Amino acid sequence: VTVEMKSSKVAIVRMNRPPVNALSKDLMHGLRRTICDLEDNDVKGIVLTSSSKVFCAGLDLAELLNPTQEFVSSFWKELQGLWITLYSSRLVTVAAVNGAAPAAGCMLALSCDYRMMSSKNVIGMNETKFGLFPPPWFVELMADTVGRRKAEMLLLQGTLLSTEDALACGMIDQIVE
Ligand SMILES: CC/C=C\C/C=C\CCCC/C=C/C(=O)SCCNC(=O)CCNC(=O)[C@H](O)C(C)(C)COP(=O)(O)OP(=O)(O)OC[C@H]1O[C@@H](n2cnc3c(N)ncnc32)[C@H](O)[C@@H]1OP(=O)(O)O
Repeated sequence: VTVEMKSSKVAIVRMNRPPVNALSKDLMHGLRRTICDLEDNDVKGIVLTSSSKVFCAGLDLAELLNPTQEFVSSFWKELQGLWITLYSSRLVTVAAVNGAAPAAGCMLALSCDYRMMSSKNVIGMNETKFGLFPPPWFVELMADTVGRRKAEMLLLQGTLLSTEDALACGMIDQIVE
């Protein structure tokens, strides 16, 4: 995770884990630590973005291949901790979604106060496409953002929306070129 101060009050927080910013336990820990440090340093707002062409590919599936029970438990704790920290942060949080944002990548964006996204990208929770269902707090984030019926349809079908469709249903707030 890298931090660039745009002024004394606003920080650009970039996920920097090539090639796709898959959320490993370490990346989630780094993000949470960064947000907490900025909160402690009188910063007012952050822009969460990526230093590569993918915003975030969601959970690091490689780390979840044949994990020990202990690792799964600590991984899950880190994921919940990151979500709670970002969602409840006192900072004004903006997601600048500058690449694909599937599954937990979408969760990160939806946990922010405002979402801008570049065109020709995709965002959504596609877990059902590979036989999983997102945890309840992902579901609630989606329902709070686009409405319960729309969320139900998107989640059941594991839809990844284009930038334009995401704007149309309120999943993002602005398209930025
Ligand atoms: C603790 C958990 C316990 C139990 C879990 C049980 C239930 C709970 C479910 C929780 C909900 C799950 C949430 C998730 O986030 S799951 C992850 C879902 N993510 C995806 O479906 C995205 C998959 N990736 C893509 O679609 C594309 O890679 C992407 C992001 C559009 C980028 O495309 P592109 O630029 O063309 O890059 P490549 O596809 O060529 O990928 C490059 C490289 O990255 C590897 N990779 C991609 N995604 C992931 C990932 N999520 N984790 C790990 N690695 C990933 C890909 O394999 C390539 O690797 P290579 O070595 O071949 O170069």
